[in-house]
Amino acid sequence: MRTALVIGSGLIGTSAALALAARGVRVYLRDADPERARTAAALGAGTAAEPEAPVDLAVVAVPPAHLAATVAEAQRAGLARAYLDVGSVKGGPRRELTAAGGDLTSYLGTHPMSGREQSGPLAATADLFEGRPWVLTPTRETETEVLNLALELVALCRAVPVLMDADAHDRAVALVSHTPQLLSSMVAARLESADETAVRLCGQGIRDVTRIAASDPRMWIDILSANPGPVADILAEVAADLAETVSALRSLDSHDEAKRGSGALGIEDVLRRGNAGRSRVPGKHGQAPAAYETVAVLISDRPGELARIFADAGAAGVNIEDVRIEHATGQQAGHVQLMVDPAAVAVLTAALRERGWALRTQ
Ligand SMILES: NC(=O)c1ccc[n+]([C@@H]2O[C@H](COP(=O)([O-])OP(=O)(O)OC[C@H]3O[C@@H](n4cnc5c(N)ncnc54)[C@H](O)[C@@H]3O)[C@@H](O)[C@H]2O)c1
Ligand SMILES: O=C(O)C(=O)C[C@]1(C(=O)O)C=C[C@@H](O)C=C1
Repeated sequence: MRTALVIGSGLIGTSAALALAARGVRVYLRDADPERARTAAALGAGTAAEPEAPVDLAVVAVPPAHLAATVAEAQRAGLARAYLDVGSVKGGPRRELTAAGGDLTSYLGTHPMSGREQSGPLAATADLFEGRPWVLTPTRETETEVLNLALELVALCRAVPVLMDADAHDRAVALVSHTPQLLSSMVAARLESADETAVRLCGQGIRDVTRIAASDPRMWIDILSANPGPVADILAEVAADLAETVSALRSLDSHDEAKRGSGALGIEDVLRRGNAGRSRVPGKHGQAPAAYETVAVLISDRPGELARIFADAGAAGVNIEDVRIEHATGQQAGHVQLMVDPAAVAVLTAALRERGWALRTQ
């Protein structure tokens, strides 16, 4: 990738631009507020000038409610060869883009799982995405070249690509991002009118739990409006835990010994389940790198080929841990290298051969 256009020079757009510019990509910066684009340029993220020709990749990093319209407008203006967005929700914006008459072949919905509770270009850092998952949601319509450019962007930002279906992504982030945001806000909201004597005792525990409560409410209203059902489902489960915990605490307050015993068990249950859940949270740079094996599949340069391979691997129950694409010089073909758990190689190769794919033996 030689050139990129970042539309939305806030926290995420400027962070991606800083990483790209540091690795030699010529980055053009835009924002509805031109002062923000100029600030990002002054930080070394690129130039606020207009590109003279279509760029290789347009990265749309505006709030979720404006993603589809911004992508459609950029496509109509022919600003780039490929367009991706980095919004925190994926299903709704794609449906809106379809409704707005956008081109789904040159578009890819993506989401870097990294951010901060602050907004704007001044909060941006070039290493924001390093070692973090970056979700890509290709469909049958996505052109191979568009997916390749997105993979290149993820690699230049030193993030880890994760391929997912858009709606599955939205259900997953309801659990790991959107519900935690609301719970953090709710805990912090208890402090709003709390007595100063209590507030001045705030230690590290409450700081850890409420950091993201400082996030921009306008951005989060957009995010939650685009994913209300899955978030409500998780929050209903939390509400059931809360009701049981309240009841267990009331029992602990009783004079009846048996009741106190059952209350203690109830509290222990939620704390132990919390330990088990917390132990599954990967560290900043994920778990220790696993030794994967590569299965190389021959693909032709036609729309939907990659999506078909991913669907076939998924149907065989095989998780693709990483992916790389190797182009055959001068041919409308290439090899896609699927990195998988060594234990899954036999299942994957058999399933792909059965579905007619040609595999390269290593
Ligand atoms: N903040 C996070 O932690 C985080 C993490 C991952 C993804 N995201 C997603 O990234 C996107 C950007 O979020 P952010 O945190 O960088 O927000 P931000 O507020 O820091 O930046 C958004 C920028 O977009 C500009 N903008 C708004 N409408 C525009 C339009 N129509 N055209 C051009 N520019 C426009 C704003 O002026 C602002 O500078 C959102 O879709 C968000 O869901 C955020
Ligand atoms: O503030 C942070 O630390 C975040 O990483 C924010 C966070 C998250 O929940 O993980 C919030 C929303 C984004 O879509 C992605 C990242």
